[in-house]
Amino acid sequence: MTAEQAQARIKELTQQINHHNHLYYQEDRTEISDFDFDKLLEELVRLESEFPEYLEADSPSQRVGGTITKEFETALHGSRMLSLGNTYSDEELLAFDERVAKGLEHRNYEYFCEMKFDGVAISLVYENGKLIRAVTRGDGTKGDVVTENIRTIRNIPLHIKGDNIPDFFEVRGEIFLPRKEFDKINAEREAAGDALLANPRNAASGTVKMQDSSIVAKRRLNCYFYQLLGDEIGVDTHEEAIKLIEKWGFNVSQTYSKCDSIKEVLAYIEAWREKRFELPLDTDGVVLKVNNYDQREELGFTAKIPRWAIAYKYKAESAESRLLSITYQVGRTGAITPVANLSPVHLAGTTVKRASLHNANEIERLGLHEGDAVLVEKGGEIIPKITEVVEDSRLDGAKPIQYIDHCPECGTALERKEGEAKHFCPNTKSCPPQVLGKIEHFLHKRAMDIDSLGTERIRTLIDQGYIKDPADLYDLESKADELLGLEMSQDQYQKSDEGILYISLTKALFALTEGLALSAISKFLEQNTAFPLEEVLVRFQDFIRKANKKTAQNVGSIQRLIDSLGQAGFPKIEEFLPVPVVLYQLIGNYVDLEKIAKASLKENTIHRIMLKLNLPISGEIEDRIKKLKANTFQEGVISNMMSGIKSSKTQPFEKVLFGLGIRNVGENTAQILARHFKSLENLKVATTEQLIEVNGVGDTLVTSIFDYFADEENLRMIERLKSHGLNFEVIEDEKELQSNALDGMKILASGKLNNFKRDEIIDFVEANGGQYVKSVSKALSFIIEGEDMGPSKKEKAQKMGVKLISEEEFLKMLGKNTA
Ligand SMILES: NC(=O)c1ccc[n+]([C@@H]2O[C@H](COP(=O)([O-])OP(=O)(O)OC[C@H]3O[C@@H](n4cnc5c(N)ncnc54)[C@H](O)[C@@H]3O)[C@@H](O)[C@H]2O)c1
Ligand SMILES: [Zn+2]
Repeated sequence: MTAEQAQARIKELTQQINHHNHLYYQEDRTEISDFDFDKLLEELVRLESEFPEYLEADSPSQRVGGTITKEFETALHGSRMLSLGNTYSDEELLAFDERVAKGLEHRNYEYFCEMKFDGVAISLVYENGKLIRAVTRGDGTKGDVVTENIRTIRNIPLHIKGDNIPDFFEVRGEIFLPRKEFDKINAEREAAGDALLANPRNAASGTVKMQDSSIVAKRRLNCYFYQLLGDEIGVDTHEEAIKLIEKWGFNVSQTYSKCDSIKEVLAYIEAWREKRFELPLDTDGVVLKVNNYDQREELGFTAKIPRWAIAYKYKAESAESRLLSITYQVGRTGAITPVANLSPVHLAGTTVKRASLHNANEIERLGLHEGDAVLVEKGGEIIPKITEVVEDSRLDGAKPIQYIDHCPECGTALERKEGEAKHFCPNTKSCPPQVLGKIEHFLHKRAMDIDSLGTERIRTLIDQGYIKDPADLYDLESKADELLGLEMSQDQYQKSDEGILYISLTKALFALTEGLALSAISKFLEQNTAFPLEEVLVRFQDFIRKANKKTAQNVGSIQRLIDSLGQAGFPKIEEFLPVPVVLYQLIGNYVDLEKIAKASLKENTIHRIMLKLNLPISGEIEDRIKKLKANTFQEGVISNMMSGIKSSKTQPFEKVLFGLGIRNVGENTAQILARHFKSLENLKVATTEQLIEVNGVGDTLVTSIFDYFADEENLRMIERLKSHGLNFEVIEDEKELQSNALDGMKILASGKLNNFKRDEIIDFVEANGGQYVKSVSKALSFIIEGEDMGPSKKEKAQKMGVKLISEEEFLKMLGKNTA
């Protein structure tokens, strides 16, 4: 490489690394794996040492990757919070050990091994036994003060009691989100239709930097500590320090171990390679540290890392699997995401069956063919990804994957906009997942606030033709009887190409046997997914024999199933059985197969088919059929739904307007528009000039509003909503004015207030004739400065010359006494 080439490459690497650091530390997201990131950094370090003339003082090789955020106060660290050197190989680890031995000029040292916890570093400062400050690592020299957020973490000691507690000390450790909590949050987010958090580390980092500590408190963060600092600590080794902080009540992970040699360290690394997946949090390696403090001092530091410690990182595990098929998921906004279905492989402590493929470009980049053998890897992300195709094992005559060109949900031709990676289904009006998205938006807490209709229920109502748009919800009021017994989960059904209804194998086997638990059957099937259906059923008979519950009867029942599947000749769908065959086995005494087959062509659930057949069936068979059904709508649920729908009719106009889901009309805009125009009629006929006049309305918004009202279907739906009694006008004196004290004033509150919660201050300002504004601008009359007002906001306000007043002064203006 010439010096010129090296210079160019160093520049390029610097830019890339800075970009990834910014994403990782500021935006809590990643575009590449840690492994790839570390490779870039390693290449930079290598080039800079070969061509030291191009080493810049602010090169990412010389700095810790993070920075401060400006939203918090900053504090200097007593001693710098450093990064760690890292390696992925045993050889490099041995080389590290050689450097230590050389640095000390002997081999008389110990290592202290800990897991490398994948969270965010934190420094806690204690004075006279009291926690006075919690600071993020920031740029290593100074960090964000996030004490309020950290206080919400339950097992962080706020007071240290005991003898000989030093007046001043600091402990450092890692804040993390336990994987269980993370899964719980994501399950909730999924149910609410919010974007999923990518991984626990990013989630923890984002949470630590939140402005509202009450939200932080709800996310059960946890922490492990691994460092003690201070002048009067009186310990000589890391081990003693760890024992001491344990005694003081700090949470220390019980995974550490002292090792006499690098050989023992290697054994520790091996011992944890798999076992670490049983820990409650993500770990990505092992940190080994020279135990003795004097020896540490002898070894010293480089600009960015200590010479007495290193991180050994486990390479993301990869495993070979085979592509079975690709599922194309349609999101609530119509975006298409391909997902690879794989033959199950064991990877990083879990069984992997699916991997994300992102978009058509990714499939092309991989060069994926049907049935290809692929390598899957589980890195920091929860969803594993395909890293490469094993071309040597490609099946003869395998065709390249053809990306779909029609929506799998509604059949509309897909579109792809210039410069966008994803395909879209443009059928926003009747594509089921998009309808779902719209209805969920309408029901949202901040719109119509109907909370008795979860995602599953809405999906069911859409799938079964009860709702297509928000107005249909109000028609449900007259259909309560029909909803009783309606089956919910559609995942257990499929339709053959001819339209015959199929039911999941699990459910079918459950209903056709007695005394076997559904969970046991699921587990059996999971372990036998690799076999063809006939063999699965034969194996299932063995499984019944082993379970030894009503053996003869159950084995016989499965035998009859095998026989009739052969005779009936319905097409095969993996892991599903034709409903007519299954039902016939249960109710064959009452009705013939053909009749059931005919009913199952028209209907989408067992419930509907049984209604249609209208048979006089008895207790036991009825119970068997119940075992086939999915969860159903019950009376209690239906009456909750009805009362939610009814009470939503009193939601004020601004909420209704927000709920309509006009593009670019968020909650705030809806409020502004509602207050300005007072009614939907006025808004509908407003001219461009009249719209632009409104504070915060720009060209894009004008276009969206015009587009919305130009659509006849929207107008019809609004008419229907009106006829159901929803509010399309502002009801004046909704809030009785308490006073006119704030008449004509524009007010913003920032930071934590003592007398008001977040929403209360808004109501209070408005109830006294003022207008509450949500961002800093010159138009403000003043800002109420709460505790911990963000320094950047404050600076901005001062620059604009906006007056800041305290909460007390504000209350005095209104003649109120402060508490
Ligand atoms: N994928 C990306 O785009 C991207 C971007 C930037 C950084 N990264 C990754 O982030 C890391 C960057 O390095 P870094 O400087 O943040 O951390 P690091 O890997 O250099 O290690 C230092 C950090 O390890 C943590 N740690 C966990 N357990 C510890 C223990 N037992 N003892 C001591 N420290 C422990 C501490 O928070 C400490 O600050 C690398 O792993 C890198 O791959 C990835
Ligand atoms: Zn569609």
